[in-house]
Amino acid sequence: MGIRVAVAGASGYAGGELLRLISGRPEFELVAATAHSQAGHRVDVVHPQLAGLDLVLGAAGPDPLADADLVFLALPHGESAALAAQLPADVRIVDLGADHRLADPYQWAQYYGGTHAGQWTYGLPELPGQRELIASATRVANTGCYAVAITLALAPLIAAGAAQPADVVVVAASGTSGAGRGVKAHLLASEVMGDLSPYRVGTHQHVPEIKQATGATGLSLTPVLAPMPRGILATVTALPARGVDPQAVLAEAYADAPFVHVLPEGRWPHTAATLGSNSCHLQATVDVDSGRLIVVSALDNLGKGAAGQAVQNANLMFGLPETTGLSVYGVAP
Ligand SMILES: NC(=O)C1=CN([C@@H]2O[C@H](COP(=O)(O)OP(=O)(O)OC[C@H]3O[C@@H](n4cnc5c(N)ncnc54)[C@H](OP(=O)(O)O)[C@@H]3O)[C@@H](O)[C@H]2O)C=CC1
Ligand SMILES: CC(=O)N[C@@H](CCC(=O)OP(=O)(O)O)C(=O)O
Repeated sequence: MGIRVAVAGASGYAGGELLRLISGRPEFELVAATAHSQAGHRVDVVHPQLAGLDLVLGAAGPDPLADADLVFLALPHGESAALAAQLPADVRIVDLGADHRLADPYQWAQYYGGTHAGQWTYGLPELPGQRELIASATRVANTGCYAVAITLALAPLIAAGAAQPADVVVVAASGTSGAGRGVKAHLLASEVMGDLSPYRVGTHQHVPEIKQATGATGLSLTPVLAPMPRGILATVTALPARGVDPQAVLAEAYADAPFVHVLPEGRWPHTAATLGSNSCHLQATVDVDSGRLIVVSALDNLGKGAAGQAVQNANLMFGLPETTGLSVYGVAP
């Protein structure tokens, strides 16, 4: 018998991707999948891509989850903390929401509002020392999707003293699935198609998370909604702190990371190459005019940005090889 797994928020985009990654894996036995408004529907009606998965979505709440060894929470912000508190201490939990990512209650109040639930182990295994912390944790806070793309690009440069932490500028585009499955006027096809639109300019909630994970002290993030279902492309620029080759710093930092690929010189990341994978593609250079370091980062927001990352963390928590059930390679065209 495999590890008994339950998914809360299984009718959402991240939940659906979790079910796709977990189902059929011999290491995992899916014992429950819960939803809110979609409870009572068959999974393959809500997620047609999962035709053949014979499961009915259960009602939200702790009861269907309490028997599992591992629970993934893929719920709206503010919903996971109360639910997690009702689960037995020995149930391992990976929270895909933001409730347990931040250390600072003031930052939580400023960017999310409401009560700060406290910090869990941050679920980004590629940060130095983090793989070991995740492996011994029973509660892990998965990363935000922009946060993982930007942190992977920036953290090694700041740690190596190659980038100045006080002046980081990021412009990042995301596919529409990043906003979740709920019906929102600005996500109607007729509004999104043929359009690129910035949103939450200067106020995005991932800024404190990225600063906490990278050591950046000043960071400007402009998110852009792009007319595609999946993918994040982040362009990160920073002033150099000393004259080192940013590409070499990144290549050394991720030499042993199976899901982070620093592309050969001259090849630049693009979202389509990462779709369906748990990989993040990086490339870096020095701007010939301003001298700023430029790093471009691409990933699938539902893969390394959410469900893939959550499974990678769960693999570590259960002593499985980190790559189990996850694809390093994308789907194309
Ligand atoms: N989408 C992405 O790219 C990423 C998402 N995340 C995070 O993962 C989490 C899930 O995101 P995503 O899948 O996109 O969101 P969706 O809106 O697609 O799904 C939300 C899920 O939560 C359920 N739900 C809604 N309200 C409640 C409630 N009050 N109580 C219990 N369950 C509820 C929904 O059920 P029902 O549909 O049945 O009403 C659905 O299953 C969020 O915290 C998000 O920020 C993190 C990184 C990336
Ligand atoms: C396009 C879009 O709206 N994207 C979402 C990304 C959300 C995400 O990564 O998750 P968390 O909310 O869990 O941090 C946003 O910008 O808020």
